[in-house]
Amino acid sequence: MGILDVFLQSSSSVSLLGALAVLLLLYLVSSFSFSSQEDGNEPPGPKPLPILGNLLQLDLKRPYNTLLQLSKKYGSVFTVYFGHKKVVVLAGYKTVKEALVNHAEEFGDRDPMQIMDEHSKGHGVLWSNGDSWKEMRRFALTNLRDFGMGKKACEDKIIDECDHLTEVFEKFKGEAFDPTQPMNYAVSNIICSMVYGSRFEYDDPEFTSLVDRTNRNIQLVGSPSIQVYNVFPWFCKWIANRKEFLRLGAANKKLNLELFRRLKETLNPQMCRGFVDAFLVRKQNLESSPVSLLVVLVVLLLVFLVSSSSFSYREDLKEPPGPRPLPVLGNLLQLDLKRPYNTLLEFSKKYGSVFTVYFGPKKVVVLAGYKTVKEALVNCADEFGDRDPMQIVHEFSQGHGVLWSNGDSWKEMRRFALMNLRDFGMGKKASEDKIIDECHHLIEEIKKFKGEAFDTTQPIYYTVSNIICSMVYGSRFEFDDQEFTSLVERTCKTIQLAGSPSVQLYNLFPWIGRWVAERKEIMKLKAANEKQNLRLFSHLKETLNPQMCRGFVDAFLVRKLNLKEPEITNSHFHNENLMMTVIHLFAAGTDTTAATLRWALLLMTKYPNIQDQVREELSSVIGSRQVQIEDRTNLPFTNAVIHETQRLANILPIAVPHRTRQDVTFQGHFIKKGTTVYPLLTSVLHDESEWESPHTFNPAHFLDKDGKFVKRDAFMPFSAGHRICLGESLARMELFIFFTTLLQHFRFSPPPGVSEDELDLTPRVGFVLNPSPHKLCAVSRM
Ligand code: HEM
Repeated sequence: MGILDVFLQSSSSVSLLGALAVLLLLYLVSSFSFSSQEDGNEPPGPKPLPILGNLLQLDLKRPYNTLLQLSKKYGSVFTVYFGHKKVVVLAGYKTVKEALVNHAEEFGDRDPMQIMDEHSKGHGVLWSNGDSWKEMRRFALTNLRDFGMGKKACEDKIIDECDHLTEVFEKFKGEAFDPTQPMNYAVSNIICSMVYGSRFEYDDPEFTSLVDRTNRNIQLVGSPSIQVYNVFPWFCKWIANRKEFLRLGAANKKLNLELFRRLKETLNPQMCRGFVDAFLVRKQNLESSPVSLLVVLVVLLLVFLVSSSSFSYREDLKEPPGPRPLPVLGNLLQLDLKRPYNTLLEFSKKYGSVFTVYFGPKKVVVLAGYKTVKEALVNCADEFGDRDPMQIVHEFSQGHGVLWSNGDSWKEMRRFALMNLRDFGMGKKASEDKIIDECHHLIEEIKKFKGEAFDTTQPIYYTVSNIICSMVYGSRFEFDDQEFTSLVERTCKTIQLAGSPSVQLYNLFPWIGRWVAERKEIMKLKAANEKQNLRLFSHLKETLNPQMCRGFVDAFLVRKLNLKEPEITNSHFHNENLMMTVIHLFAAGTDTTAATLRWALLLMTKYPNIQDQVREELSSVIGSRQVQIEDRTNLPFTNAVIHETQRLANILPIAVPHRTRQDVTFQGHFIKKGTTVYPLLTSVLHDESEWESPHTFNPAHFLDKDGKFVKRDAFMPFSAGHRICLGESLARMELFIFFTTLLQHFRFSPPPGVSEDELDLTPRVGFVLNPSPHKLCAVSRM
């Protein structure tokens, strides 16, 4: 502790006087001008000394007491000099209210003390001003509210924390103890669970040091020596309390950076756990904003304008027409990179149902409208049946698995996956039982919200994912099983990152790879998921019984074990194909169905009359018993609502990119072998020549005049041809059972204060179109 600290920590005004006299002597010669209150209409106050102002009259440990005394003499608005710093004090209810409420603008800025200025540097919310403060305050408020502030969710957290605190108190068995620390920890845990997304144990050294350092710093800020430092910063830089304050501040910053790093590693933008997650997502979104994309594009343009790139122009009349491309950039500048399917839809109006677009140097032939897509994928299934792996998935899958592979390996993996998933119940009674069982777990999860608004993402993703897990690994997981939840979260994050504008640019210009943070992240998530799958495989291998396969992994392992010596070298049943097929089934089977189900609940909330009609049909046909898949034919309206949800939600707007397997002349256009082809499913599902009201939610699209269900040819959300969705029958069964059972059990409505009209149907950016973040209330009917 420094000498001045010793002086200042002592309450004796004699020692204070000593220290201040030194200051006085040193500075009496310097010229300091006080704007005395005598001039003008400035608030009155005690006469200040040069430099010291009114410091000698103030009780520096409890200045508020002296100020209270002064208000009796000088009134409710008076001036006091803390050293040379002029402070206007407002006293009494009427004055404080008049200033802070009636003159909110004039009195609304923060005055950061010297020590806080050094510590916060104008950032954050407590000591900042201007636009930065405004934005941080608004963001913090909305997010803390989202994470429960002032609501039921927060009440539950407080009650839970209170139980922990009670346990600590009980440990003292009525003996005397200091409650400061446990109470600090308990209170701090509430804010931790909102900020970091989780509470800490009271013996977690990271947590306790964070809380202890914060409390010590708050104490230091109020110490007399730091108050003197705030007034004379040029003189007292060396005081020990200031040094300690800054050292503790730096230690807390370091620890926070580490906590942020961990949160970033497991970040899932669809499932923000707390304020830090929400902030990171907001930051990431800004970084991939059109402005930064534009900068990347300008750099690309500059680098490449000098290099020679060859576009095969469509002047050769036989090739499909399209907008004229720029060198290197192609038509990128004309495309909405966040929602390219919208621009492609516009182009189709001008260039017809088969047209060419250049994504950078990559030529893509787009197929638009029901007739054209069907003709290509079904009538010319061989020619259009290859997959076009984008750069990122090429690196990710390396030609293995089923989703992004081609040739014999794809054929064998697809056949084996289809056959085995059917064996494990896909589209049959066995899987119906699994879905019903899982649906009841979901109902229990939703009931926990007790009718309060909640984000549907997490429970629905876990539920849907468990169906594919029970077919692939042979068993479901508990919703709080860390291995499971991290597998789901990493998978969803990967799919979302794959659809981000920066990864799309990377697919076109792979040499920018090193700069694309999202690419690195995808590879990191892949490595983590592979590691986890290896653990699951090895456990399954240890308990394998070839006569009783539990799921796809068992069947694959048995098939691999049964390979005879000469087959082994040429077989596609190798570890890489096992790993990738499992990863593909998990991803394709989770994000798609879960997104569709979330759309269905959102649409029911937005259109309560339709929800009521579904509910009435369910009540009259089923009553309260469990819905079975065979009930579908007797529930035409409900079935139409599910179809219409899939049609409007349009979750895979350009399907998954295809590629021509050979040269083909299609509708009079020549398309070279190896050309990328986008079957624009949006243009089929919203085809104006096929649907009566293509852009509105209208279940009548699937009903005849007698209210009977009618199939529609242009209903193609699972695509068509050789590459048609492998999990279609499973997905349709899931959607039917989940949707009907949920509507039997709950009434869905918007959060309090939000009207149905305000529910946003704009999809979130990503490879699979999910609804934008939202919350719903589910009030139990049973
Ligand atoms: C509502 C739910 C679903 C929708 C809308 C959907 C849609 C699609 C679409 C549009 C494709 C691309 C077809 C093409 O390339 O032309 C696809 C492929 C695929 N889907 Fe689904 N899907 C859903 C659920 C599932 C489920 C539950 C599984 C799990 C088994 C699954 C597994 C696959 C696989 C493995 C492929 C790749 C097929 C291949 O390339 O041969 N999907 N899906």
